[in-house]
Order: sequence, then C-alpha cells, then structure tokens
Amino acid sequence: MQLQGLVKRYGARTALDGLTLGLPAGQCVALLGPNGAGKSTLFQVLTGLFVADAGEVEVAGHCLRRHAVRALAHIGVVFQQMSLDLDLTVRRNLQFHADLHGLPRALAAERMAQGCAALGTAPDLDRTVRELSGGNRRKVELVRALLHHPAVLLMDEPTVGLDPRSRRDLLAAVRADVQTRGSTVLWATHLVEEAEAADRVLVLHRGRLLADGSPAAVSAQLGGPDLESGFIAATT
Ligand SMILES: Nc1ncnc2c1ncn2[C@@H]1O[C@H](COP(=O)(O)OP(=O)(O)OP(=O)(O)O)[C@@H](O)[C@H]1O
Repeated sequence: MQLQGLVKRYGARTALDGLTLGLPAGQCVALLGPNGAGKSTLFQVLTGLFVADAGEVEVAGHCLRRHAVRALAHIGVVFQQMSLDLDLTVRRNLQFHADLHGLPRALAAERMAQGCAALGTAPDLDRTVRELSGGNRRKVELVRALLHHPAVLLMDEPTVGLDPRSRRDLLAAVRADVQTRGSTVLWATHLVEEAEAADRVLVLHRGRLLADGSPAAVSAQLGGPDLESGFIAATT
C-alpha cells in the first residue's frame, strides 16, 4: 500500500497534513499517536469512508480514488467500534461478509472454521454475537476481516477494553497472518507497549509523521531514552 501526500481537512482543522508513506508486504506496522493525532481519519480515508482533499492511496496496484471497488477488495478492516450484528450468529455475520466479497460457499466455510479455530472461537460459530464476551467479539471481527485474504489489514485500536489474554491472542493471530500470507498490517494504537511489539512504528502527531522505523529506531529519533518517554515528550 502506498500513500502519497494525503490531506484531509474538517473545515479549518487539518487532520491529515500531507502524509506520504509506503507499507510493504509482510510488515506489522503500528500507527502510534495521541488522541486527535489523525489515526481514525486516516482509517476513514483508507477504507473509502471519506475522500481525501488531496493525495492518493494505492492498494495492491489499484488507485483508491479512481478504482475504489477494486482497491477496497484488497483491504480488511477491524473498526474501533464493534460492527457485528448482535442478533445474528457468528456464522451468519461471517457469511454475509464472505458473500459481499464473492467467496464460494465451501471456501468461506473452510476459512470460517479455520479462522475461528485458530483464535479459539470455533464453539461460538452458531451462537449469536450477543452471547459472546467482548474479547471473543473482537476475535470474530478479526476472522471476518481476514476472510477474503486481504493484502492489507487495517485495525483501529482493536484491543480497547480487552483483557491481557485476549490482547495477546489477537496480536498472535495478526502476526501469524503476516508470516503465513505476507499481509501488511496497519494497527492504530495509543498504547506504547503494543507499538513496541510491531516490526515498524509510525508516530503520527497533528496529522504529520514525526518518526518512522523499528521501535528502537523510533525511540532514538524521538530522543528516547525509551519509546514511551520519547513519544510523550514529542507529542505533548
Ligand atoms: N467529523 C469531524 N469533524 C470535525 N473535526 C474532526 C472530525 N473527526 C475528527 N476531527 C478532528 O480531527 C483531528 C483528528 O481526529 P482523529 O479522530 O482522526 O484522531 P485520532 O488519532 O483517531 O484520535 P483518538 O485516538 O482520540 O481516536 C482532531 O483534531 C479531531 O478533533
């Protein structure tokens, strides 16, 4: 995925201020930014919910502005707010997504079973989402986001409200997908400890990139002595 000069304004407020970056395959990238940095706005632009005022996004060779349907077919998303239907079963929720992406039924069933098994939620397949814990709902959202094998997985603060075990499971499943399929993951967070586990960290502040590199390199770019102190100093 390539971003070139992305700008998004809300009236006089500039939420994204000329963002340019490349996200190659096989990387788990943390997008670290304080409240109001522009993380959600970036996700809204990358998922086609908002159109950027300037700049371009390319996904798997497709321009998001000119060929939105083709570009979006290669993106999987876990939004900040839960977006499953509470009164449908997990299977029906997943099937709906598989149908939207035109997956053959047998292939969809296989991926649902594999995805839920990998995350320990296979027993939930025929339960309604309402019956599931917050952690398991999040896991189902991840299974759904990966069902069509997207090249790029976008996750907007996916671990908010989760206990340590669910956080760990989610992170492990994402890492496994990066390793086995070579997907690209962009994981928005304001938790430094999550960013430290990523291959690469992008620090976003007031719509601009303050630092970009491995956790250790970013810590050094921000003046350290560790990522957390550097991040707080640079964004306060
Ligand atoms: N719909 C909107 N209308 C006007 N201003 C907005 C709107 N959405 C976001 N903003 C502003 O744009 C800037 C970036 O907000 P955004 O929600 O993208 O940041 P964020 O990094 O996701 O923050 P958080 O971590 O709190 O979710 C902020 O100054 C915010 O107040």
